[in-house]
Amino acid sequence: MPAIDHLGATTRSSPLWSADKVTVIFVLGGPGAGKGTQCAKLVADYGFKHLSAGDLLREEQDRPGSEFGEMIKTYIKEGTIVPMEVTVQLLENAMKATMEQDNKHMFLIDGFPRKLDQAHAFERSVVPSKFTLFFDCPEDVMQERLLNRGKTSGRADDNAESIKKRFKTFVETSMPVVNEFEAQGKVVKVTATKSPDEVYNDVKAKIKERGVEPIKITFVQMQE
Ligand SMILES: Nc1ncnc2c1ncn2[C@@H]1O[C@H](COP(=O)(O)OP(=O)(O)OP(=O)(O)O)[C@@H](O)[C@H]1O
Ligand SMILES: O=c1ccn([C@@H]2O[C@H](COP(=O)(O)O)[C@@H](O)[C@H]2O)c(=O)[nH]1
Repeated sequence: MPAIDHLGATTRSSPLWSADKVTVIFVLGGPGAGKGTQCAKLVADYGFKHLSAGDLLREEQDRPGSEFGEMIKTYIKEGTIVPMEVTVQLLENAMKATMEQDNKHMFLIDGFPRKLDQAHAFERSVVPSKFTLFFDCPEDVMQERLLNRGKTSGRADDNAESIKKRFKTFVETSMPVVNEFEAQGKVVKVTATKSPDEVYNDVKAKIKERGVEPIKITFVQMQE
């Protein structure tokens, strides 16, 4: 993915793309709710491009010479939200690259927006979202999943101390985003406690109600 060379995205006063041309579905839910797991399934069936804000931040953090690397590292360890100028620019760059290289215009933006200022800036200056897919999951279930993932993930924030901070940030800073979109009728809520396949069946049924259908693959029989 392209590196950040400027932070101009959020200064725009009108969206770069219209929602007719570019589809964005935000994917939100607490840490460990299963957002990434469900996005992988949706990519396979619906042809979305999956962009995880956390992955883009970790990539930028590890990019040699990044002026934001140390800052991102601290925010992630503390479970707090990186300033929106950086995250929105990373997302915009990744979306542009996807459109140019893959000619894809449908995006699942996972783990974003995590704060109201990000939500407002993205919709004002990049593109308005279609809706938000929200995975609802109790903390005890999420904690168990994250501690389990932490055995192999190598993530600096999959430990009990960081998880506690991430839960606090989610409740205090990210839930207001879900609540604001909910008030606009733009939230599709799915209970995330069942098995991945059961959750996915619910996702498919609920997004169908919003007009999102799987891609159809036509097999053409070759003549001998
Ligand atoms: N429905 C499920 N039931 C049981 N385990 C699950 C389920 N969904 C995901 N998991 C597991 O829980 C862990 C967290 O899932 P995942 O990485 O998809 O969550 P996430 O919401 O993207 O997390 P984060 O916000 O921390 O990136 C993973 O180890 C995953 O395999
Ligand atoms: O918009 C965002 C998204 C993420 N972060 C930071 O990254 C970590 C990890 O995010 P995951 O979605 O769990 O991969 C998150 O705790 C934040 O510190 C962010 O700042 N802004």
